Amino acid sequence: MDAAAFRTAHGEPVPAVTAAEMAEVDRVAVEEFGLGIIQMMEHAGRTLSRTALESDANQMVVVAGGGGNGGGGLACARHLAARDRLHSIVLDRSPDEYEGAPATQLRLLERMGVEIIDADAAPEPAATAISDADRIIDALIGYGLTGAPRGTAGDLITEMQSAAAPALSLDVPSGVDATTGETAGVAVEPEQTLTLALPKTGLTATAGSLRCADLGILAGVYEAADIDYDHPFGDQFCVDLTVTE
Ligand SMILES: NC(=O)C1=CN([C@@H]2O[C@H](COP(=O)(O)OP(=O)(O)OC[C@H]3O[C@@H](n4cnc5c(N)ncnc54)[C@H](OP(=O)(O)O)[C@@H]3O)[C@@H](O)[C@H]2O)[C@H](O)CC1
Ligand SMILES: [K+]
Repeated sequence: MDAAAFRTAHGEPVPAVTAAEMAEVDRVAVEEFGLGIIQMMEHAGRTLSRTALESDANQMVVVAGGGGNGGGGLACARHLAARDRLHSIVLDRSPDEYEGAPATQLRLLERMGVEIIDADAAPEPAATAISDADRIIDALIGYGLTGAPRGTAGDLITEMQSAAAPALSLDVPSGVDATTGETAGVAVEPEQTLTLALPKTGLTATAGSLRCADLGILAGVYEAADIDYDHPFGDQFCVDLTVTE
């Protein structure tokens, strides 16, 4: 943990956590406090969509991976589709491979009838969707990145990077190590990142502006996970952060 890596606009210090610390917070929240992953994911997706909707973009593409990061992106996609601001959803794997909370999110979108492109099976339509979009929601990989981006996910990061549209990354720009900020291979360079619950230590070096979303995690969870936590959101549900000089 870095106790004062970031500050709010009011100058209040906000600690940054490593990927391992955040994973422990998630574990304690779910296993010891009974908070559902889907509950946290809904807060992530709602705040991500509200941030995306601040722009004029109306052809937004959501690029979603198979883990918790992708699940948050899919929740966001539902809100964008409901407002007719979604171009399509691009997945890095077959919809059949989704499990758990991300699968729950995906099944809802399938029932809505929105366009879902499996980039593994259809790389060209996926690349076209990314290049045609006027804003890219990057929900491919979050703090669960292991090593350099491989396969279809790596190709999608390259396509997001070369697209004309700006990217809004969820939690961590895909390809960036949440703890160190290092990129072992390709990585998204977003215009903005919406990080979740607390900023990650690796975000001090990443491109673009930073916002943090409240996931409704109880203060006791942080205490149990041994993280010094002071609710940084005031009366809001998200807060803009800058790196402490
Ligand atoms: N309290 C919170 O902060 C919450 C955060 N949430 C979000 O969940 C992610 C963490 O979710 P997790 O499932 O642990 O991991 P990710 O989604 O970040 O990453 C796993 C997926 O990424 C693929 N992956 C990983 N490394 C690579 C790589 N080098 N190349 C290609 N693909 C990679 C991995 O693919 P596999 O094929 O290995 O399965 C997974 O698909 C966090 O960042 C938040 O966004 C929760 O939603 C709620 C609580
Ligand atoms: K991401």
